[in-house]
Amino acid sequence: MKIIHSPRHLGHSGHVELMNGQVVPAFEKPERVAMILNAIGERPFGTLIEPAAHGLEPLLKVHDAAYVRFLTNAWSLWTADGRDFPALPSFWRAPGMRTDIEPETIDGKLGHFSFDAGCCMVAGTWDAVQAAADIALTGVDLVAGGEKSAFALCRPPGHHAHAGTMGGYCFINNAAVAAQSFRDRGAARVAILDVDYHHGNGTQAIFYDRPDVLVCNIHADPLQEFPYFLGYADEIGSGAGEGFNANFPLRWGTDYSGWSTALDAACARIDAFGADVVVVSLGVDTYKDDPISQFQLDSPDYLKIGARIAALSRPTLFVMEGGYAVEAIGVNVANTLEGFLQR
Ligand SMILES: NCCCCCC(=O)NO
Ligand SMILES: [Zn+2]
Repeated sequence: MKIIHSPRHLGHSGHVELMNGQVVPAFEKPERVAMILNAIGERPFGTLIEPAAHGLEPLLKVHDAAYVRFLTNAWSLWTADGRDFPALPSFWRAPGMRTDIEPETIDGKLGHFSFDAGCCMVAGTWDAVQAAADIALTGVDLVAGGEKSAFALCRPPGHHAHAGTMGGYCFINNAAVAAQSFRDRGAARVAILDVDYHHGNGTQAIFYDRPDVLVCNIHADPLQEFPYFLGYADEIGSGAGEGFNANFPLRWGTDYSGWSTALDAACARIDAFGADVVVVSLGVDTYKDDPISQFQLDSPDYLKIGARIAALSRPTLFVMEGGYAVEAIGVNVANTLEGFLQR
């Protein structure tokens, strides 16, 4: 399996987030990548490659042009205001406020293009974001070119990013960009299986009215957990997309036995859909010691997750999402990939 990675993710460092009412160092920290690379390096299956550049066109197939323009120049707007510290939004709209107008000033733009204060930007953020999207797209090149699988070691993650909105540490939706690229390269039906602890609200929203991309999410119940306002079981898609979105919300404290029942149900949906290719949004924040999550999966369980995904017997692109237990993230990612490859 080829592992696509870039050191450009390091530009997204020194950022913060608003958590429990306090500005704290971001849990989505650069060390996560090193731990994953170390763990994979100890296994007999990974060949490391750097991404090829794909430009903005594939991003603009999924994201709004005004949003991408904002991402490319937000930092210069922020610093032009004399601010030399990480950029965070402070103001958001309430229902009933205007959504059709992009404010002129950076504070207004940050609120217009975000849904939380988990999307902090620093000088190197945009370069890291673009590299992450190139990593996912290089994974598409490999799998669409005939490789059975690949692992896009993306950082920052992407599954919370909507077409025109960032949040939850996510700026460009790497998995959605990859899914669209598979479609553009001839895959008629693409399934996205999001196994991250948090609901991939952005991915769901991007494909919600489309029957060509099935989105399955297994995640913490939004009644209890971020992103709170999307990810309920009754969200099944709209219009032509009705029946092509499936949410499997699970209560805090869920262990592998409960979690794997949802995985089997999601895999059954993917089989019935007849996916030509599967994009896995691989978050390992389902781990029992994850600092911001409340599931009870343990490291050996990720071997079983990988094997279950392999049983779909479809070309598969793994795209890295969340996971913040830095001491265990490497083992849990490597176990997922090993379980997949060993089947
Ligand atoms: N700051 C609120 C929690 C952000 C969750 C990020 C994540 O892991 N998403 O999958
Ligand atoms: Zn997550």
